[in-house]
Amino acid sequence: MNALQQQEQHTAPREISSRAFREAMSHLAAAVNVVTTDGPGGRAGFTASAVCSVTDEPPTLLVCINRSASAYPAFADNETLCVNVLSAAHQEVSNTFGGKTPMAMRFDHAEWITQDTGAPVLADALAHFECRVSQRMPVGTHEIMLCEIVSMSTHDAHECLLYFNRQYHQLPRSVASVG
Ligand SMILES: NC(=O)C1=CN([C@@H]2O[C@H](COP(=O)(O)OP(=O)(O)OC[C@H]3O[C@@H](n4cnc5c(N)ncnc54)[C@H](O)[C@@H]3O)[C@@H](O)[C@H]2O)C=CC1
Ligand SMILES: Cc1cc2nc3c(=O)[nH]c(=O)nc-3n(C[C@H](O)[C@H](O)[C@H](O)COP(=O)(O)O)c2cc1C
Repeated sequence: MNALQQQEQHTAPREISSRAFREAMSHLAAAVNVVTTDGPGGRAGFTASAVCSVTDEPPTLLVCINRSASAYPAFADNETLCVNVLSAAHQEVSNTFGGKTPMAMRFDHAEWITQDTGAPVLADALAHFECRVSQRMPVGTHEIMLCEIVSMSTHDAHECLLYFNRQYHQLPRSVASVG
């Protein structure tokens, strides 16, 4: 098989299975976040890697949430949320919010504080972004929430938590340069 044929093998198929897509996605390293909310829909949170910066005017993030997640009804009803960026010390927090644990128990094992929006803020998060949800868009199984930043903070002293190849990894703030 020549190089062109090999390339076509990767680009030609029209039907991409969910399994194949996930396998390819497992090659993308991602920061790990716990996204929280509180309000008329109740308190809830879930672990999320599908978080990214959209624009700095106005400062806006997007968060993708599966509409079948136990946390979804609360996010659908509430107008605010907080993106808590996890440090390497928060692997258990990620597991707790990553599914199955009853919502009432998820907030038991870390320090959560309330600041500007009412959404729970993880006290020692690497960074936190309190947001007002400005737009929502259903896409397939998920909902994209566009989130305007209301307030935020950062902590410099930690290593960050990454998710890559279906496993957690730790990345130090500075890595010695090679050569
Ligand atoms: N964006 C999402 O909704 C994500 C959901 N998860 C959940 O955690 C479980 C375990 O994940 P892994 O250990 O990484 O193995 P996996 O093989 O299920 O997923 C591999 C990668 O595919 C992507 N992915 C997984 N489920 C997805 C979904 N429903 N929609 C869009 N992208 C998705 C993510 O980038 C994930 O890291 C998944 O089965 C899923 O339920 C994990 C990561 C992202
Ligand atoms: C590392 C990691 C990243 C995840 N990222 C997302 C995400 O971006 N969006 C999402 O809807 N679910 C994501 N999930 C899955 C949710 O955290 C949660 O497991 C799922 O919503 C089912 O939770 P439930 O048992 O409360 O219904 C992720 C899970 C893990 C472990």
